Amino acid sequence: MNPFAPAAPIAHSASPVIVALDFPAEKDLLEFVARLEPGLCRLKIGKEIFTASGRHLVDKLTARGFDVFLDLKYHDIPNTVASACRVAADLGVWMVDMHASGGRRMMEAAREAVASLSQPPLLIGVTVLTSMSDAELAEIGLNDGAAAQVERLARLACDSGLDGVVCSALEAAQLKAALGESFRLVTPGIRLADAVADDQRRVMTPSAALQAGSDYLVIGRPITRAADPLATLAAIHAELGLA
Ligand SMILES: O=c1ccn([C@@H]2O[C@H](COP(=O)(O)O)[C@@H](O)[C@H]2O)c(=O)[nH]1
Repeated sequence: MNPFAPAAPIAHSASPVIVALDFPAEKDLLEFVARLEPGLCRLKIGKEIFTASGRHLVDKLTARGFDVFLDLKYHDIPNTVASACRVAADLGVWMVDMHASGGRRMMEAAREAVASLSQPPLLIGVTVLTSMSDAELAEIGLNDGAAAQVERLARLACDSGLDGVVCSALEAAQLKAALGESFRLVTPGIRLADAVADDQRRVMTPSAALQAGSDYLVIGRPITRAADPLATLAAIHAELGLA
């Protein structure tokens, strides 16, 4: 169990924003997080900073009361992914993900691994990375286009007992219609109007994404690299009618 976990249940942020903390160094990340409050947003820890800092960083963020999305996109044999999800649950993370292309048995094993917990993390399947275009999918032998591949994997994730998927907001309306309101849609590839897309290919603005059915908006560089990150977050909340 996480010895730093708050004794009282944490108050979940009313904001759908999950800030992606893609920093190379823990010191810079913690300086950034010091300006945030758990009521303002949730936080995402990805491969870069987790490789550098590991579980103690997660402990520090959960101890401050933040909901943490551990975005390590597990993709391995069922036993390995199930065991990793169980360890993530013991860390006290709010959400953890795995590639849905790992298949039904892998996702079912992950669900089973956390089934006995009173407060299991949300288990989320990554469908098609938001950085990928239809042309890039064709290069790896997936010729149906992103929308069809996302729906195929989202249906499988849902059938396998997962709580939701990572997809682009471009597919959100289609997935809500196919899989229902309660199946959570976590959407990176969020960009403010007229902003650069960087390496993302399937993008939407915050308000369009929410309107399309996204439950959570994962936003990294547009906030973390802004001249005034807090003002940018406030502007996003204003665009969403949350200010
Ligand atoms: O399909 C995916 C899955 C995960 N991500 C992650 O989200 C953030 C997005 O950061 P930006 O700076 O806003 O582009 C990043 O941590 C990715 O690893 C994704 O973009 N797409």
